[in-house]
Amino acid sequence: MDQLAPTAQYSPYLFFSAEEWAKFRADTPLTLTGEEIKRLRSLNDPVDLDEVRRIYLSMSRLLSAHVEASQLLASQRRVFFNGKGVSKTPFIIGLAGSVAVGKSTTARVLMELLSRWPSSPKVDLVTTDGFLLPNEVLRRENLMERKGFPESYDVGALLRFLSAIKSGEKDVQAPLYSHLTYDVVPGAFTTIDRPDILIFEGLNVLQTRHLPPDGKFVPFLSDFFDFSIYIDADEKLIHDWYIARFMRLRDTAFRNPDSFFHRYSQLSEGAAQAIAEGLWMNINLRNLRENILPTRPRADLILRKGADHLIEEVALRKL
Ligand SMILES: Nc1ncnc2c1ncn2[C@@H]1O[C@H](COP(=O)(O)OP(=O)(O)O)[C@@H](O)[C@H]1O
Ligand SMILES: CC(C)(COP(=O)(O)O)[C@@H](O)C(=O)NCCC(=O)O
Repeated sequence: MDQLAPTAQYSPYLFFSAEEWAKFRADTPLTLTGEEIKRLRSLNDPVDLDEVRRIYLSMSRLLSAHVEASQLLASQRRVFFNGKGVSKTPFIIGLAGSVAVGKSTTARVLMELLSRWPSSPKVDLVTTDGFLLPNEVLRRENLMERKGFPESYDVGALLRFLSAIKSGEKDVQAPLYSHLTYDVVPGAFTTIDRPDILIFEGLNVLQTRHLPPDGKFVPFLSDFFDFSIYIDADEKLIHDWYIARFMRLRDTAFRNPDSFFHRYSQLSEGAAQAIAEGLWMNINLRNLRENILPTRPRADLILRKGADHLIEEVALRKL
């Protein structure tokens, strides 16, 4: 895994081929069917039962060990907190990676697998796009070309959300985004009620910021994570997936007159492709290079995909 480990001897990771990684699944049962997986995958993502067997079952086993250990620790700590109103807190998994790398599919497959553990944990999934600033604000601040960059999110709202979840609060609201209108949906929320596990997925969830010199408490989103995963691939591959997805959407979702991108469904193939290339080059590739890829070494687990979207290599943090 040269790309990940140019100085392997100093790397905090251990690296595994997909085949080596698959062996760790041991006797973890396969609890999903092929039909269920089809339902969970996004456009252009070919994940199937073989991939679940090869990659996801070992991941499920590892996460199960982490969740169990953290629940044990939490129950022992509660002895100290007794009477101070500290309630059970969810185990939070952060999931990061570029636009179009396939975060949503991985998040949905993981959610289903984890919720089928024998203890039947309650697993919820929240994506950070709901915390983007509304287009009206992005336009005013000249940030429409920066959608997905750290400054395009309401970071205060993200931190308040995770803090409320981690404090074990009941009925915490997360705002919703629509890919159809390309905007947050005014007044629309999903309610998260004390899950056992929360998967928190988005481009920038592993981002850091400069800390204020006065020592004030300013957490990073990742301070609330119990485990973090980064989905990785060569930028050339992610480019191809982005363009292919855009062209598929042009024949499907963009046909809807309510779609923000509806005008692109009327363009010639060449003109639409040029638009997609522009969006990739000017927004998503820039964001990947400047903000997302630099957070990769902060993840506990890195899943590296090959040309066919299948995971070829896995890096697990050892330190
Ligand atoms: N313009 C769009 N119209 C409809 N769906 C979209 C559009 N852009 C992205 N999506 C869908 O939104 C989801 C999230 O996409 P993205 O943020 O690129 O993350 P990822 O590809 O890593 O899951 C995917 O399921 C994708 O297919
Ligand atoms: C909505 C997104 C920023 C992803 O948000 P996330 O859920 O990762 O916070 C992204 O899918 C997007 O729309 N990017 C803007 C550039 C583009 O249209 O491709």
